Amino acid sequence: MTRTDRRKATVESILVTAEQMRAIEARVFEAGIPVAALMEKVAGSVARRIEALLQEMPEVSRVGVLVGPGHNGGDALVVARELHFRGYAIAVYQPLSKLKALTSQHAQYLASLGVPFDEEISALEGCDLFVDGLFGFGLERPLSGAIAEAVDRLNEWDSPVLSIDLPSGLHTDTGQPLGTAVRATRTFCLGLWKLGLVQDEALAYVGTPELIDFDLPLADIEAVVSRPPALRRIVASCARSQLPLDRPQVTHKYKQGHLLLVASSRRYSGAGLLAGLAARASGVGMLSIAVPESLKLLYNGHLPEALVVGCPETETGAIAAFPEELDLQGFSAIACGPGLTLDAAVVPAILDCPVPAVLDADGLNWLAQNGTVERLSAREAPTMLTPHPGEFKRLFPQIERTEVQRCDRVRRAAVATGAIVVLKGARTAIAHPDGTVAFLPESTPALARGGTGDVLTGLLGGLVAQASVGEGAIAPLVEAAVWWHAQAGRLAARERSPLGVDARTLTDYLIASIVDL
Ligand SMILES: NC(=O)C1=CN([C@@H]2O[C@H](COP(=O)(O)OP(=O)(O)OC[C@H]3O[C@@H](n4cnc5c(N)ncnc54)[C@H](O)[C@@H]3O)[C@@H](O)[C@H]2O)[C@@H](O)CC1
Ligand SMILES: Nc1ncnc2c1ncn2[C@@H]1O[C@H](COP(=O)(O)OP(=O)(O)O)[C@@H](O)[C@H]1O
Ligand SMILES: [K+]
Repeated sequence: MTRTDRRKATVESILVTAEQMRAIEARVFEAGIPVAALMEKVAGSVARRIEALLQEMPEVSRVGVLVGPGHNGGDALVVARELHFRGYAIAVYQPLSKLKALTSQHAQYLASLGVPFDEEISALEGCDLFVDGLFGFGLERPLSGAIAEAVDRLNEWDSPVLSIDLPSGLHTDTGQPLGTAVRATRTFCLGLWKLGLVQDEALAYVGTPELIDFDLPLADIEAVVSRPPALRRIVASCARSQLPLDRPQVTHKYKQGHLLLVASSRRYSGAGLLAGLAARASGVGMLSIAVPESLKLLYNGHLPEALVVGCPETETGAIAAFPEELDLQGFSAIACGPGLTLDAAVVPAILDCPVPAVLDADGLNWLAQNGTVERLSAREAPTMLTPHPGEFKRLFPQIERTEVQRCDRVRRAAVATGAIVVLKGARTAIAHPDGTVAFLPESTPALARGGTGDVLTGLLGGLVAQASVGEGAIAPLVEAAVWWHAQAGRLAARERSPLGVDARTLTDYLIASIVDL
């Protein structure tokens, strides 16, 4: 990989906090690039991108530009100047009179060209497009007073809003609106992806995010961001490259991993089927499914290739125990939890077994009742937990109480347990025991349906089983599974509308979403 390729890959994959971005910028300025030159380069790229978008928007003639006191405002003024020269009618809203020196110079020049400036947002009413340069990563406190009112007003208007760097008002790290925030149609994130943009809280504000790379040198990025980076985005090309698509010619089914799925009860008979269908799509060499004895026929009917292990059941129809002849250590991975109910008595045996394990749903609820950290830290083999936020809260009440940010919560959970923790959500976060956290940057709310989590469990289990018999590392596969699951959801939503992504259908789209890779 050339240095240019490595820089590109780094820029695509890391997430930075405001503090890190400030430190990287400071190094670049220290090295000698004039601040004005960098602003011209960065904002010039944003302007050209906006001009390209405007080619497809012939209805736009009047552009409203919101200008704050710092360099985010300076960027907006450069964009305004360029659009003015392209013939657009510009109106500027500048609520604060005290501007940073460079921003002030750009304001002076733009005013000299005859562009009107106003302190009231109402002057921009009726514009066909807005450019938001009120605040970027320099936002220090919540928006309040007239500026907050102006942002709320802007949010009521229908025209598209293009935010520079971040939607103004959004916290760079937490993605939470401070007071209020601009609801953008599109956000041009400058230089490096900001952590806040992949937080669930930010999604209603960010619109479509897009990175404007401005050639920050790799040396400066690496001097500030640790290696491996503490915060990452899951990049499609990397996730894809982890999938076990290239099999050796000489192999056999047991060399391709043997997954034991432990799932379902009479009450929740379908959960294990969804996980089983997803495990099938993972390509795993052998699939065994342990279910209550009374469900055996059902499972044989739907998953004819699977070895269905009928287990003794409790009065309530949960798995009471594994059959004596079942050797847990013979499996390459175990995925346990969907639909078990808390009556199932199988989790301790799995925890004691030195085989990679994925725990979900009632597997997690069992841990929550019987000691999460102590039980997991004692395990010899890798463990993966896939809680949704409700399960996470039950598993880690102490962390939930003390850590406000999702990123810190999931990181602490992974460090404390030694497990890989997949905190599911609109932007699923995956924390590793070394403290690094990866976020899934793209997904679809079409996945917000019962059973889609069971699909993830089966898929992940199948991939882990394949990795654990081969040379492959397990950690990157967890991210690949989360990415693949979302890809399938996105493809299904595109082809069948967002209403067409039920969990059963999702399992069909798993293969469809990777066949062209
Ligand atoms: N220098 C350059 O040419 C570059 C500029 N960039 C742009 O510069 C931005 C960062 O610039 P700044 O550090 O100047 O910060 P901002 O422009 O984001 O805002 C900082 C200014 O707003 C004030 N402020 C903060 N919170 C406020 C609030 N709630 N109410 C009222 N005033 C508030 C601060 O006192 C300061 O004057 C980035 O987001 C980006 O848009 C960089 O991305 C790239 C390089
Ligand atoms: N708004 C959303 N956007 C994207 N993905 C979502 C959203 N809501 C839920 N999901 C995904 O759907 C799945 C739901 O899992 P889970 O809550 O365990 O469901 P179940 O237990 O019914 O199977 C997770 O992978 C989660 O990331
Ligand atoms: K902004």
